[in-house]
Amino acid sequence: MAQVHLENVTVRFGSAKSNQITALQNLDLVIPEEQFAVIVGPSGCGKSSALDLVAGLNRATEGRVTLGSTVIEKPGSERGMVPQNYSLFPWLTVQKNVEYGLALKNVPNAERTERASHYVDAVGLTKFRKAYPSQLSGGMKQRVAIARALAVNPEVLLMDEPFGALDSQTRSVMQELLLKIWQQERKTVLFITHDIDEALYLGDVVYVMSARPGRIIDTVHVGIERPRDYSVTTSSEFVDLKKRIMSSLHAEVDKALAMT
Ligand SMILES: Nc1ncnc2c1ncn2[C@@H]1O[C@H](COP(=O)(O)OP(=O)(O)OP(=O)(O)O)[C@@H](O)[C@H]1O
Repeated sequence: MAQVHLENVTVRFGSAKSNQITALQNLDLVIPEEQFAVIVGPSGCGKSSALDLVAGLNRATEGRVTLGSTVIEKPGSERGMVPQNYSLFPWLTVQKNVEYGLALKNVPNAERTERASHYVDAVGLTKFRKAYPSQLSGGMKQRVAIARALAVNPEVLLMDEPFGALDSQTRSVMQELLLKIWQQERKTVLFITHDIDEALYLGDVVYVMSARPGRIIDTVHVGIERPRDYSVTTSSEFVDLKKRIMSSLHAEVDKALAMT
C-alpha cells in the first residue's frame, strides 16, 4: 500500500495556443494510504482531469503522479475505477461483470468465481447474480460497478461522482453501503462529488478546488468519528464544516459561471 501524490501537475488540453484550456495549474495533492479523500469544486474546475491522471487515463502536461515510488503512466489493476455512468457490459451477467477484471488478470476459474461471489454478496446482489444490467436499477448497476472495482483488490479506489445519477434515497443507501465496505477494506479512496453533504459524510479530508484552472484552495479535515451514520449530518461539527466549504466554494462557483 502507498500514498498517491499529484506532484505540482498542470494539465492543458488543445494543441494550438489560441484554443488551449488549462484544466489544472500547479496542483499538488498528497493522499495518504487508506485515506478517504474527497474533491469538491465548481463545475469544469478540473476534478475529473485530476482523477483521470491517477487512473492513468491521461498524462500531466507538467509535473507527475505517483503511487508510492511508481510513476503512473497508464491504467493498472492496483487502481480500481467506479465511473458515474455504470459502464457495465450489457451482455454479461452481474457475476460475470464482476469477474471481468479477474479474468483479465488470469485469476484461475475457481478463485475468480469465489472472489466475485464474495463482492456480489457484499453489495447485496446475491439474488441478482445471474441478472443482466438491463434488468437492474441505477443503484443496483452502481453496486455492480463497486463490486467489480473491489474484486481485483486494488490499492486505490477512484470514484468519479459515482452516485451523481441516483435519486437522493438510493444515493444515501449507496453512501452507507460504501462506508460499510470501506470500513472493512480500508482502501485509499479518491472520490469526486458536487454534493458537500456527501463529501463530509464520507470523507476523512475534503479538498476544495478553485474555478479553472483547478488548484486546492482549502483542505478540510473531517474529524467526525467513525463508523458514521446519517445522524452525523445534523451535528454542529458537520454543519460548521459545511458552512466553511460553502463559503470557499461560493466565490469559485461565481468565477466558474463567469467563464461560461
Ligand atoms: N479531452 C478534453 N479536451 C479538451 N478539453 C477538455 C477535455 N477534458 C476536459 N476538458 C476541459 O477541461 C476543463 C476541466 O474539465 P473536467 O472534466 O476535469 O472538470 P470537472 O471539474 O470534472 O467538471 P464537472 O464537475 O462538470 O464534471 C473543462 O473546461 C473541460 O471542458
